[in-house]
Amino acid sequence: MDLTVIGYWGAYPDKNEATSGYLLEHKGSKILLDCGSGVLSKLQNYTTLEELDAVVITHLHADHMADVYSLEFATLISMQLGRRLKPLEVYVYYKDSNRLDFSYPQYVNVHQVTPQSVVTIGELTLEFSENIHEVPCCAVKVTSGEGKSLVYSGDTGYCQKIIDFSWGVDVLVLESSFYSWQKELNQGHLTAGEAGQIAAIAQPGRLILTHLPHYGDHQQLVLEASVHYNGEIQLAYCGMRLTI
Ligand SMILES: Nc1ccn([C@@H]2O[C@@H]3COP(=O)(O)O[C@H]3[C@H]2O)c(=O)n1
Repeated sequence: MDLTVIGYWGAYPDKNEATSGYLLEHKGSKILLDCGSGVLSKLQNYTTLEELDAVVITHLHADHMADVYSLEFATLISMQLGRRLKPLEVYVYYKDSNRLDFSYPQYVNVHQVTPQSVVTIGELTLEFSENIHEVPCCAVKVTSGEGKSLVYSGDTGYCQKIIDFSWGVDVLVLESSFYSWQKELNQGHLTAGEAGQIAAIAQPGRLILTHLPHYGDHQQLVLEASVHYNGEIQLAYCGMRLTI
């Protein structure tokens, strides 16, 4: 499967950039993991919107889902023009009344996912794990028919579940919202050091740090993670592509 990073900023998009968005492609299937602010514009450098089969929303924070409402309108228009033949499948992790509120539900099939859900899209299998965050939030594991696997963390504080869920995956796309000196700032996010600690136990083939802060030197995040994890560490960037 092929991964393209569409956006990697936490909180809000930097100039001409995007917040969380990751395109996965495998044998004609196209899945977008998160659809934060700025993602829809950047995404069209890599695929037409009509070709998207599904979107997974890890949680209902704007930097992970703001553009999904614009994607709903794009789907409506492309279906009315006959360019798209089927509604968009939207998989979203939420609890209780906290949910997506689409205006044209005939163009978007919304599925609530839980840690028990197993979703198949083409030859890709998706599984979910609950994180520690301010609002209900999941990590997503995608496994190809060939047995290759990726975990995208969404947003999470340090917890055993994300370690167990990520164990031995080929690629771990892990949030790294804070520098280590900010450790006590927010329980629902990781410092780079904590990201390194998770990777040190989970032992992914490759670690990609994402959901990055708007200040400081991002190379410092790599250094802080590498104190704990001695495998390959890369910073996410818009247009980063890798084949898994
Ligand atoms: N103390 C805080 C709290 C939050 N944040 C950022 O704001 C974002 C809100 O949505 P999120 O997806 O939880 O990610 C948060 C941090 O990037 C931050 O940078 N510092």
